[in-house]
Amino acid sequence: MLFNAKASPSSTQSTPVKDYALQRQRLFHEQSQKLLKFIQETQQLLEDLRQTNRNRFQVHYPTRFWCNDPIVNSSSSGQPAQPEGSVQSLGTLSTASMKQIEPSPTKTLTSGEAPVQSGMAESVSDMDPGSEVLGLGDSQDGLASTWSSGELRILKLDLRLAHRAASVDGTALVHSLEAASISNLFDEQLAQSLAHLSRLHARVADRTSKVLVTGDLNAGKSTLVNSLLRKDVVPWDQQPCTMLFCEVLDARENDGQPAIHAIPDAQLYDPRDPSTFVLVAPDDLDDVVMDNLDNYQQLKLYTVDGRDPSDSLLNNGVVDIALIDSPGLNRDSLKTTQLFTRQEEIDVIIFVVNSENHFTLSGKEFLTTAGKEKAYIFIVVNKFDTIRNKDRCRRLILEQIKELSPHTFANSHDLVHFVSAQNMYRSIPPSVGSAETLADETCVLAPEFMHLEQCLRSFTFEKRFISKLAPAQRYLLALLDDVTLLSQANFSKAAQQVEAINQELKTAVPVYQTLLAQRQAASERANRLLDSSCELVRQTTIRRLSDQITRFTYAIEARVGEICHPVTATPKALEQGNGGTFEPGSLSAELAVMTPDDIQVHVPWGGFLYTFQYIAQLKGFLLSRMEQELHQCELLTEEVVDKVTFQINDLHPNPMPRKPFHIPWDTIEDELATDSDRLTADQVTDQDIVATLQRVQAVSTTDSAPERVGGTSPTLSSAALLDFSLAPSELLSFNFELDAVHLLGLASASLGTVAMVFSHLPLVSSGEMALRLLRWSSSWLGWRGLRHLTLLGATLMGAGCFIYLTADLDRNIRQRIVHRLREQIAATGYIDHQSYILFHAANKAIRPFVWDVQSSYQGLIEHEERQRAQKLEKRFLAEESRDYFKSLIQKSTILQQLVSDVTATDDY
Ligand SMILES: Nc1nc2c(ncn2[C@@H]2O[C@H](COP(=O)(O)OP(=O)(O)OP(=O)(O)O)[C@@H](O)[C@H]2O)c(=O)[nH]1
Repeated sequence: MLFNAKASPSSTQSTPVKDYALQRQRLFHEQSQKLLKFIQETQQLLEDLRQTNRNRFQVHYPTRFWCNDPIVNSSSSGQPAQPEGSVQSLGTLSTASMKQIEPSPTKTLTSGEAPVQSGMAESVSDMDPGSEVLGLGDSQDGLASTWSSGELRILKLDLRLAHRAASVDGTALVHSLEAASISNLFDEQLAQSLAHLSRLHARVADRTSKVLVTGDLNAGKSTLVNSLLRKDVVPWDQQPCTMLFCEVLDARENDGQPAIHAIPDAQLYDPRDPSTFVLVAPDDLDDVVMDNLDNYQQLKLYTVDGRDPSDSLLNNGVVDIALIDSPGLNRDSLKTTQLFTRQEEIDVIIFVVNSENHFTLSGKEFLTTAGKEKAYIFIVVNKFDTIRNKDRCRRLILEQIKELSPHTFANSHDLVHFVSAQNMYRSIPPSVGSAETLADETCVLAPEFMHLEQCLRSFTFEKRFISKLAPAQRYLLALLDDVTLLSQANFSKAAQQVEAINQELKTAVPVYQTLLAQRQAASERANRLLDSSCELVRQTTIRRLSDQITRFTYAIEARVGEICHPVTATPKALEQGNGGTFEPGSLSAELAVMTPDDIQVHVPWGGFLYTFQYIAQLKGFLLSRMEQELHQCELLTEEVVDKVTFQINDLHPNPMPRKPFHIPWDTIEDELATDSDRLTADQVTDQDIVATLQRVQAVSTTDSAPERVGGTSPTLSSAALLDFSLAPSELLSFNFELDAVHLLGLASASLGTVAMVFSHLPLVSSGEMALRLLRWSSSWLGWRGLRHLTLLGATLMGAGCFIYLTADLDRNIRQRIVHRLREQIAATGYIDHQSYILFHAANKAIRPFVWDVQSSYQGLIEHEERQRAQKLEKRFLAEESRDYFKSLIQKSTILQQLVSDVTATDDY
């Protein structure tokens, strides 16, 4: 038996009833206050979860929670879903002793139905149809049951709401939705739950209980309402007459004033605001109810129930009850009534059946739908007085009820009443007496009607917890269970994420360290290659140019046919001497070998008359030889650069096939002019590095070597640098190394001189001695002979001088020119300068490859560092998520326990 009707106070026991009612009132107040507090806490918890999902991290929503598609569900191999990971369901633990109920199949929405949660307060079937058993069955004393089936009930996402395309395959749909979309759907779901919590809060806080009276057309609903109120409040008629919902309330709700308010818009209605309703005169009530020409949505009838609170239904001292008379069900009104029924504030439904007609199609449809929305339905089979074969009628109707609502049938003694609302009184002999009389003392309330009233009172008063608080409690428990399940899944996922990231970070450390070491080694090796190769170029240039000067010296000293051997150290020897790491291999630049023939072959002596021409040719020849040597040095530089860049390229973390490299002389020429004084790596800016690297990339991929404009290199031309001249006096300087030709010339000149002295003695001397000599000469040679002798002497002296001066003039010139060339080279620092330029040309050409190696490693290292930073950030978020959901599990579990501890008043 659901309602302890016998235990409920009778209408005659006024004082105990009041005490009992007050106790009930107090207990109900305490329970509802607790529940209100828990609803608020759940709202806070849910709001916090929503903000977290929006602003901090997206809540992970496992696929198994949100897809009802059998394809997806089959992936869980048909086993009951368990929370992810190894974390034990705290919700399951906390409710382990509670009744386990099979998860409900998800309700399929039909077009026109409100999505998911409208009317959620009594949408028990949406959460679990078995909860009706909880409420109506043997657990009526412990409505605060919860369960954890591992399935979400309230926060379950409905794919069909997200994608209404029914043809879309569930699995594909799940995978096609991004995390952000799921997060948005989840946010909407949370918003709906929050809105529903607000409605539940308002409902629990509401002191009134609303009883909706509905049923077939003309079944006697209005008559029943009037009978329960013991006076005609709502119109009734032989033919269907109720055209709108008429709510009968105690006049206290309208400041004690009886009145009839016709309401155009129920949403805006406020009894204190006359603009929201139309006052209807009592005489006009029938017209308004039967015709409703003004299309009012609802009527509110405030009436004074003069009976004692223990007898009154509207003003009973426990809870304020409003009775709502509704239009009879037909095709037009069915949907409206169904929607009205689903309102949260409707606590009880009284379904009136005309016993003459049994259940109509509309009635059956309503009961089927309402059975899902409301846990408890009163069925009043009216006009039973007109039925002749009452047993048969009772049997047939109960069979129909059994089919329509098995639970109601199971509790038919309390829930199904066969009465006559019109004839609720029964005449009895005056001797029996009764508390319920009208004017006639012989009339008493019919027992079946009294039973109906007792059951109704019991239900609304004593079981108000069931009808009003239990839906909120069930919703809270289901919602908190969902929060716990989701939190466990998220906690588990976040913990796994943290673990995985820690592992990744652990394995990334050696990689990072190795990269650092590799960068260090490669950088040092590349720099050593750079330094050694540049130094090789520099020293080779110095030695080769010096050797060339030396060869000039040898050439002018050596005899014809002698070979002047070079003295230059080989590059290999040079490299080994420096202790560098560059291995030049076989450099092809051959050292030039010069013999004295070269000079005389290329610049033949044309004789005294061509002296100045000879000088110019000789000078040009020497300078061209210097330039040739310089060019050889440049070729060697290119070869060195080419080879060393290959070696440096091999140090690259990801060596790329590289084509032969050529020094971009044209660009280097300009660069040398501007930055020849800042060639060390320390002084190079990042822009330089970037620009140069770009150039290297461009040059490295070019097939052909850059054209040398006019065959010139950035090195200064030897002619320009070594410009010098030879003074005539230098040409006439004596050479003290006498050979035969010189001796012949010298002897001729000596003889001529003697002859001249003798012939001109009288002219250059005086005195007696001179005269004596002259006389002796003239007496010996005669005057004629003396003149001849003088002429001979002059001729000999001239020839001697000419022979002496011209016999070795070309050699003298060569010596002088080489000497001047050496002086000029020393004075201008020509060799140092040229070696400096080639050194820096090589440096400029090679260094970008060093930078390339360094920057490649740097890129890899920075990539590793970025990865690490991202992982750290991800770990931070995962840790935050893990901690948050851990705390959420605790909060929701505690709250769940507290909510389930709110017990029904039957314990009292
Ligand atoms: N014999 C008999 N007649 C009844 C009983 N209850 C109501 N009636 C009559 O049935 C007719 C319809 O009654 P209403 O109360 O207007 O029925 P209703 O269900 O409110 O009608 P609508 O709301 O207009 O559909 C009236 O003539 C009543 O007198 C009853 O218990 N026995």
